[in-house]
Amino acid sequence: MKTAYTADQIRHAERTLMARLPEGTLMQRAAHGLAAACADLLGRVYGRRVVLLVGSGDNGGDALYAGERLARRGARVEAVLAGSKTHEAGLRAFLDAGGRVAEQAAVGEADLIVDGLVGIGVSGALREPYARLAEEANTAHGTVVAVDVPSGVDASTGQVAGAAVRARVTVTMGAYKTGLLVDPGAAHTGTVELVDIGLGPFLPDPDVAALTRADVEDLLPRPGNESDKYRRGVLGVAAGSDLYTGAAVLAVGGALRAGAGLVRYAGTHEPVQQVRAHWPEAVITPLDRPSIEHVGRVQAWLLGPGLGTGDWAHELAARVLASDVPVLIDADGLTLVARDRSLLRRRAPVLITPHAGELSRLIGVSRDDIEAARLEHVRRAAAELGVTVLLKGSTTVVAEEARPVRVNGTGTSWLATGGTGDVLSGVAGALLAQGLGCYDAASVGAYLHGLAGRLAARGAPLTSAGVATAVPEAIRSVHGEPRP
Ligand SMILES: NC(=O)C1=CN([C@@H]2O[C@H](COP(=O)(O)OP(=O)(O)OC[C@H]3O[C@@H](n4cnc5c(N)ncnc54)[C@H](OP(=O)(O)O)[C@@H]3O)[C@@H](O)[C@H]2O)[C@@H](O)CC1
Ligand SMILES: Nc1ncnc2c1ncn2[C@@H]1O[C@H](COP(=O)(O)OP(=O)(O)O)[C@@H](O)[C@H]1O
Ligand SMILES: [K+]
Repeated sequence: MKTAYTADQIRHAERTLMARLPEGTLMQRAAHGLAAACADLLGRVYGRRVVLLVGSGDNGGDALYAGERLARRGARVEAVLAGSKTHEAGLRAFLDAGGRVAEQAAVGEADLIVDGLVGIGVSGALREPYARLAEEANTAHGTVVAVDVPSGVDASTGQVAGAAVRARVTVTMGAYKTGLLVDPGAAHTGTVELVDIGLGPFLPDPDVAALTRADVEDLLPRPGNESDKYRRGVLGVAAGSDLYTGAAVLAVGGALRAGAGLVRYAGTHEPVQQVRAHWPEAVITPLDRPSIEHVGRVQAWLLGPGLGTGDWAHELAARVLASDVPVLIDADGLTLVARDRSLLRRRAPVLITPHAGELSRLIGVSRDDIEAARLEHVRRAAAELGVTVLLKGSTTVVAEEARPVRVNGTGTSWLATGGTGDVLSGVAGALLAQGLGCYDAASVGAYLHGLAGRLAARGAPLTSAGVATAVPEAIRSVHGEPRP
């Protein structure tokens, strides 16, 4: 598990560790790791031009001590002192090593720009001259390395209130910060390199976590000798309508590719024809009234994609939600629930998979506000609605009360195309049917779906059907080797 922490959690752990070490030790460890990463990026250090953007806090101190090390190896290092004050000991060491303070910023001519403006101590939007320097770094041709956090990104939330550095590499100290994993902050980090400064034993439970390949491998159900199609997990799918047939086809496809033992599809005439034509594997119950009584036993339901939002759909949703198995609610199902919250009153677990617009209707917050503060709102929705919430987007976040938010970054922006959400609901629904809890089904589903998106795209446009087709390949790559 990749774990990440808020600025307060990091500070607390740092204080505990610092009390046991000679003063300055942590900053030296940080500077050592930072200088090594810079040297790697430069290739040859001697004679190269490095500009340090130095803010008034310890983030600037890290940059100055790393600059000292690079200067000692023959780099031409200049520091732009942006704050009202500067880390004194760091500046002295830097000057002693031959570093220079630049009056006029030479950001444009640098081979490497080290962003030490602000780290975990940032509050609000970058002020001047920090904001202007961040913009200059972003348009310069040199490689940008952010110290700890790209300046302008809130380390605790990933929020970006104004100008912010966009780094090629972020060298982060001691532990990942939440803001490095959650958009919009995550889009600013480039590659994140973690420098071990000995913080590990002092860290609390994480604020957020991201599944690794090994975690997903452990969580993914696998059929064994004793398996049969019923015991592997049967998913009921209540999706599609005579107007929207594709959503049903895509959701069933996602579910079949993600290892459901059986998919039972229930719907009206048109989507039934389509699902039958695409997926002879599915067991189909044509519906002439909104009822699930003839569908047969299932271990979980997927409710909503393309279902419509009229009385018929409402009645079918009510029947599905009155069952005693876990239900994943997506798309039109979410519109129905937003209109009639009483539908959510049930004992068995509920997983909802909204995008920001759908969540907006559920919690009465604007879409833009949700996009700007995804963590805050996904947590709030989980608490207010008492369900597990998977909020879709460039980083997908999964919240369940009293657990760290799970963040998924395996996706690709090529997934921003119609129908990929229907595939995700099928994948996560199949995992629910196979016995995973809502939290794991959602986060493993998002992981596989993102990976399948990458495999389907390979740098070019994808189709949502192609994402479903790529899910087995994603599962194979999680397992490393195909096992017999
Ligand atoms: N502690 C340790 O042992 C270790 C710490 N480490 C390093 O220290 C970093 C934390 O250092 P920190 O606490 O000094 O805070 P930091 O991020 O430099 O920023 C504070 C300064 O920023 C300013 N400022 C704030 N908001 C601003 C804005 N919007 N726009 C403009 N300015 C703004 C604010 O100025 P003020 O508002 O006070 O005028 C204040 O002076 C951490 O990220 C890591 O790199 C590592 O070396 C590991 C060991
Ligand atoms: N910029 C992006 N980067 C990565 N993934 C994205 C991006 N935009 C959307 N996605 C993913 O694509 C899917 C879109 O789902 P959704 O909005 O429900 O679309 P639809 O309703 O057309 O199926 C989600 O899994 C979402 O996380
Ligand atoms: K920084």
